Amino acid sequence: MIHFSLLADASTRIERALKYVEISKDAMTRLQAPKASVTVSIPLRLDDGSLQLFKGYRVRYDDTRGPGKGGIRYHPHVSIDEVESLAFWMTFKCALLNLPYGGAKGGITVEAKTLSRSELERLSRGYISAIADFIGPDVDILAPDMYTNATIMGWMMDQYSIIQRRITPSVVTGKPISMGGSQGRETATSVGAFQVINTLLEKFDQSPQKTTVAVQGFGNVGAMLAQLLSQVGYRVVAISDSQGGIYASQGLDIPSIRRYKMSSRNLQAVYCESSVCNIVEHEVITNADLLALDVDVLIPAALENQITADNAQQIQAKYIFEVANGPVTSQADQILEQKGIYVFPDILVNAGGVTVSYFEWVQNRSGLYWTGEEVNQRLKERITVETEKTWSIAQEFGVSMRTAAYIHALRRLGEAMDAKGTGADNKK
Ligand SMILES: NC(=O)C1=CN([C@@H]2O[C@H](COP(=O)(O)OP(=O)(O)OC[C@H]3O[C@@H](n4cnc5c(N)ncnc54)[C@H](O)[C@@H]3O)[C@@H](O)[C@H]2O)C=CC1
Ligand SMILES: O=C(O)CCC(=O)C(=O)O
Repeated sequence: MIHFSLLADASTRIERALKYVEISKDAMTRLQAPKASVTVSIPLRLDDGSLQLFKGYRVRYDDTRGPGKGGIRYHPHVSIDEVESLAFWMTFKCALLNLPYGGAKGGITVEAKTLSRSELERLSRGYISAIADFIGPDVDILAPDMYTNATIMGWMMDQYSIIQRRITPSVVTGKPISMGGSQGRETATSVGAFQVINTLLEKFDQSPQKTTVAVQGFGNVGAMLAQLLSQVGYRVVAISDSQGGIYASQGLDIPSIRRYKMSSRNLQAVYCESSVCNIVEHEVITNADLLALDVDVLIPAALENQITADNAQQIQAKYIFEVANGPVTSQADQILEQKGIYVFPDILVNAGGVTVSYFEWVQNRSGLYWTGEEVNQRLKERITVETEKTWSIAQEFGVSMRTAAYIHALRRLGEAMDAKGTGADNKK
């Protein structure tokens, strides 16, 4: 089997943008590999008394524009290659949104749904104890990603504060509101994506009422986004989770499906136990079927690598909005472009989450907390400005929105790297 490197695939996006950006050779050299990474073993005492070891990672890809920033993923497929790629995307996402951050990401290789709540808490605290020297409010700031949430961020912040012997809320964002979290962070990725989708579809005269949508992944981000879209008249005809999906040509009742999915999440259970496939009145489809549906808009909101050279020919949607990180490979990009399908890139579409994480960090450091309306207003303004700038670059050079986003981000990154100079590099 040929080894597929996510990071190598992610890096090809820079190559396409480079034709249009003047960036020094030094800056490009620095961007070839992550600045720093740690791999740790986390011993976890299970409830039955036995001890099990888990692998954890934290990667800081670049910190020229500010401290590393990025989420923590709990998933059985988490690997160093995946975390490096996610940290790479964070670097470009933060530059694209003009946030004063570099890019980072972390994760633990674990099937978190099999752990009890107290095992999950011990594992999360163990992870922080293992990486405490590598992170900090001015060094590298954590946040939620797949299979992590506000509850877990609260444990992580508390563990870091215990180690530092001072309350340090700004080391983690996406915390519970009662522990210094921001209004609007839980919905921020969906609210940001909703804003980007509306802004861009308007340019194609594609109104909500004549638009059908399929959403892969009905988690924190996918479910809220499906709800926001259906509330303004988009017809969401298909959704899915890790067990499979459901389809209804007349449109799904998203608020009630969301309530059903959330009903299994009480104080004890950190994750939703029920699958959308258990809602019997709809046609059950596979995740592969969902991706190939004849819809206007396809929204991958689960894992990376979902649309590849193997299935890109089968895609029928007109527009793909990448809410997940890295759901479309670079080979698939080319096939989709030839088919006339517009792909709107992850580093723009899902940037609402890190933007409100930045707002949370600012609030933690100033001690002054904003209302939900203020948060959402600032998010809307910032993401619309960067969406419009990216659109203008795409029009100016006649390139895809992905290449335009990388041009925009690379300009900011290159400028910061050149301004910084050689820094602490070894000199001759
Ligand atoms: N949570 C956040 O603030 C942000 C999340 N993202 C990205 O959005 C995506 C989703 O994240 P969350 O909603 O936070 O995660 P989540 O853990 O809340 O939900 C993930 C969803 O994906 C489903 N899923 C898992 N494996 C699947 C598969 N093979 N096929 C179809 N569905 C599958 C799960 O059942 C669940 O419904 C990820 O790619 C994440 O990196 C991006 C930016 C910020
Ligand atoms: O909120 C953050 O800091 C990062 C969220 C994240 O992991 C992502 O945007 O992929």
